[in-house]
Amino acid sequence: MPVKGNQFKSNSFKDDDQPRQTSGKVDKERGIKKALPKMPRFDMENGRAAKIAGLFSLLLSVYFLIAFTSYLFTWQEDQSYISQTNGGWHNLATGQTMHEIADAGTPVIAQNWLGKFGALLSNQFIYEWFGVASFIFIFIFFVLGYRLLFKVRLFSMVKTLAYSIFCIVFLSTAIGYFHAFITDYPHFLEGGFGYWCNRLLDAQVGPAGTGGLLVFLALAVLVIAYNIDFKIPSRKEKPVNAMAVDEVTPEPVELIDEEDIDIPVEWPRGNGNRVKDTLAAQVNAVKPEPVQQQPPMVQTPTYHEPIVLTPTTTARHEPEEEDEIPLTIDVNRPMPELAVEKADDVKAQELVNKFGIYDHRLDLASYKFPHLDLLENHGSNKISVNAEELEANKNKIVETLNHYNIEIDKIKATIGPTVTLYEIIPAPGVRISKIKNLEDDIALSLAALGIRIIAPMPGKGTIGIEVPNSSPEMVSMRSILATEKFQTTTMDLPIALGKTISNEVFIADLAKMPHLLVAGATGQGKSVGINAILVSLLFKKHPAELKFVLVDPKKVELTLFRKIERHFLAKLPDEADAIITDTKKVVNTLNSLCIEMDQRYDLLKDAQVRNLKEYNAKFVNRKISDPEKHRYLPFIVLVIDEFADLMMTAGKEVEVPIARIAQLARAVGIHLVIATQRPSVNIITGTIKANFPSRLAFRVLSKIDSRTILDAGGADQLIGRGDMLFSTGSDLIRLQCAFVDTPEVEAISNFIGEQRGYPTAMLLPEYVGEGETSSAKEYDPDDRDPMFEEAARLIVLHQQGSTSLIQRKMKLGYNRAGRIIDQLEAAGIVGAFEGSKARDVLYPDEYSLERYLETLQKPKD
Ligand SMILES: Nc1ncnc2c1ncn2[C@@H]1O[C@H](COP(=O)(O)OP(=O)(O)OP(=O)(O)O)[C@@H](O)[C@H]1O
Repeated sequence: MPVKGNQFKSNSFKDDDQPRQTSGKVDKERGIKKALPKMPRFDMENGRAAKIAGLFSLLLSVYFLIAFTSYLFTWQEDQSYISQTNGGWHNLATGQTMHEIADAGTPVIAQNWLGKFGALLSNQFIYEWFGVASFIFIFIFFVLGYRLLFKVRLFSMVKTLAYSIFCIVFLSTAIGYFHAFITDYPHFLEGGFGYWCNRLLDAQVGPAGTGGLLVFLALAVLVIAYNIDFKIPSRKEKPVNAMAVDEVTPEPVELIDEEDIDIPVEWPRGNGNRVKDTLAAQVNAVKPEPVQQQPPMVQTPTYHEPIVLTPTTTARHEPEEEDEIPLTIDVNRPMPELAVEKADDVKAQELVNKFGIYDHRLDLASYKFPHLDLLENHGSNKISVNAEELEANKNKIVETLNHYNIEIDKIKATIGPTVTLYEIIPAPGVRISKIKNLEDDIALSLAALGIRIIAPMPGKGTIGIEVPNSSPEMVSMRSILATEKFQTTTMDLPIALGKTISNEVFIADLAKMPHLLVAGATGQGKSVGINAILVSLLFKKHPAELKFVLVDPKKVELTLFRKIERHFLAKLPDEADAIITDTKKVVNTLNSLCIEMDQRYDLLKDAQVRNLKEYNAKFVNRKISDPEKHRYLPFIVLVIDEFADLMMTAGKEVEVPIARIAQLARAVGIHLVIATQRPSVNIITGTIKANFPSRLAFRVLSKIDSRTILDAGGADQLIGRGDMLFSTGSDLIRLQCAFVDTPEVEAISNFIGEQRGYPTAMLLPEYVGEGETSSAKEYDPDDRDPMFEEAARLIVLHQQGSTSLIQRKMKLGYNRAGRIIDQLEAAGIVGAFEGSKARDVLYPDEYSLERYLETLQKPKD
C-alpha cells in the first residue's frame, strides 16, 4: 500500500526529551505519573471516585427498593421489633443477631428481607419520615448512580432533585391529609413528616385550607413543569362555539371527522354532531400521528380517526350563525406517485434482499487498479529555491518599483515548483494600473521570462508578481497520485492536474467542469497534460465505470492506449481500430455519441431521474421498474488531441455535434477534453467556447492566442514545460502540470491490457452518415446473418420488431442487430421502419414463421 501523505496527526511530541512512546497505555501511565505530585490517586479527574460513588448510589437504590418493598409487607413485625428494642439503632452496633434478641426474651424479631438494618432504615424513612413517598429516594439514587457510573444523563440532576423533593413533601402531606379523615394516628403511609405537617396545617388553616393549598401546589407545579392550559371549564359552558373556536389558546385547533375531509373542507359552522366528538377529538389532537396518517384517510372514507387542521391565522374566530363566511381549506392530497414510488421501493427492496445490489463491476470483478510503482519519480520533489535567489529577486522588484516612485509597504514570497509568487502591498495612494504597466520593466530588471503580474490578487488585497525559479522543479505524476488528497477523493472523475504556485496538489473534477478545452503551442506540454488526465482517471475508475473515446488525428499521441481497448475504450461498431484517426470516422463517432446521449436521456427520463449518478444509483439498487430496458451507464470521456486539424478538414460537420454534446451531455455523463495547438478564433469558435467554461492554457505564442483561450492575457507569459493556467470561468490558477512520461503510460496500459477485459470495446450506437444509407432491398438472401432465423423467432415470439430487442436478447452489437432487422424486413418478416415506433411483425405465430422459414431455406438446398 502506498503511504498516504503525512501519517502523524500532530508534532506536539517533537520537543519532548523522552523517547516517543507509541502505546496508548504507556501514555496514560505517563499522564498519571505527571499528575502524582499534585493529586492523590482517587481524584475526581481520573473518575475513580465518581465511579465508586455511582456504584454506591446504584447499590443504595437497589438496597432501598428491597428494604422498602419488604417493609410494606413486614412493617408490623419490624415496628414491634424496633419499639421493643427501644428504637433499634443501638442494637445495630452490638452485633447481636435477631435470633439472639429473640432468645433474650424479645418476643418479636425483625422480618425485613434485609434484616435488622433493612428494618431500621425502612422504619426510619417510611414510618418516621416521609411514608411511601420515601420510594422516591430510590429514584434519586438511581438517576445519580447511573449518571456517575455510566456517564449517561437520564434526567437533569437539578430538576430530578427539585421535583423529587417536592413530590416527597407533597405526597407525604397529601396522603397525611386524606388519611386524617380515616384515623387520627400516624401511619406508615404518610410517615411522621406527613402526619405532623398535616396536623400543623390543620391547626392553622383548617382541613379546607389545607386541601386548597395542596390543590394549588399541585397545579402550580404542573404549570411550572408543563405549562398546562386551563380551558376545559369554558368548553363545557359553551359546547357549540367552543368546538369551532378556542377561547383561550391563541392558535385554535379544529378537529373534523373523516366525512368532512372531502376536499376542499368547509370551516365548521358548529353543528351538533361534531360536539359529540369534541372530547374524543381533543384527546387525539395531542397526538400528531393521525395527521401523518392522512393518506389512508383520504383514500379510504371508512377511516374513523379525526383530522386536525390548523388555520394559519392566530386571530380569534367568533363564528356568527348568520353572516359567517365559509372558509375553504385546501388540504394537500398525497401525490399518487408517492404511493407508486413506495410500492416500487418495496419491490426494489425485495429484489435487493433476493439478489443483492447490482454489481456493475462483477464482469471484471478481479480487475486490479494500476499501482503507483508503475510510475516513476521525476525530480527530487523538493523546492530548490535558495534564500539568495529570493533575496535578489525581492531587491530587484523593490528597486524597479522605486525607480518609478512606487513605494512598497510589505513583500512576501510563496515558492512554487516552477515560479515564486511575490506578493506586495503598495503604500497607500499607489495606483494599481501603474504597477501593472511595469510588467515588462520588472521582467527586464529580473532578466527573466514568464513574469506575470496579477493586480490585484483576487480576494487578497495584494499585488502578485510571479517570477520563474532559476531551476524549476518537475512535478512527477507519482508524487501527486500518492497524496492522500487524490487517494481519498470522492470526485466522480478526478483529474490530478499538478501543483499550484503554493505547492499544493491540485485535483479537479471533470464531471463538474463539465468539459475541458486545452490549448498550447507545440512542445509546451499539452500531450503530457492529456496523458496526466487519462492516467489519473485510469487510477481511479473501474472499466465498468468509464469509457474513453479517443480521437488522435496526429496518429501517434494516443496510440499507447490501444492496449486498454477492451477495458476502457468505446468505438463505433465494426470499427477495427478503437483510436480514431480518420476525420470522416470522427464525424460518425461524434454523431454516434449524440445518439448515445439521446438514448441516455431517454433512459433517464424513463427512470425519472435527473442525472447519471442518480440513474446508476437507482439501477444498482434495483429501483428501476423495467430493468430489461436499462443498463448501468459508464461515464464517457471524449478526448480529441488535435482539434485544429479536425476543424480544418471537417469544419461544421464536427462543430455541430461537438457543440450539441457540450451543451447537453453533462447530465448523462459524457464529457469532452479537446486539445489544440492553434487556439485561433476559427478553431475555437464562439459556439465551442461558450460551452467550455473550463480551459487549460499551456504556453501560447501571442497575447491574442491567450485571449482566445482564456479571455485574458497571461498564457503568453508562461515558461513552458508544463507551466499552465487553469481557468474555470471566474478563477485563473497557475499550475505546474504533473509530468508523466511515455514509458510510464505504456506500463500502465500494459498493466491494464494484460488483465482480463470485456470481449470488445464498448460499442457506440451505429450512425449512418448521409450517402451511406442502407436499404433493406440491398440484402442478398444468400448473405443472411447466421443468426437470422433465431432473430426471426425471437421477434415473432415477442411480437416486437425492434433492433434493441435483438441486441439485448441475443447479445449482439447495435450494428449487427440493425443489419439483421434490415434482413428481416427484406424477407418480409417485419414491416418498414417507422421512426420511434417498433416495426410491425408480419407473422402472428411461430408456426406460420417456421413454415415460411422452410420455404426460405429451399432455394438454398
Ligand atoms: N509537466 C511537465 N513537466 C516537465 N516537463 C514537461 C512537462 N510537460 C512537458 N514537458 C516537457 O516538454 C516536452 C514537450 O511536451 P509535449 O510533448 O507534451 O508537448 P506538446 O505540447 O504536446 O507538443 P506537440 O503539440 O508538438 O505534441 C516534453 O518532452 C517534456 O520534456
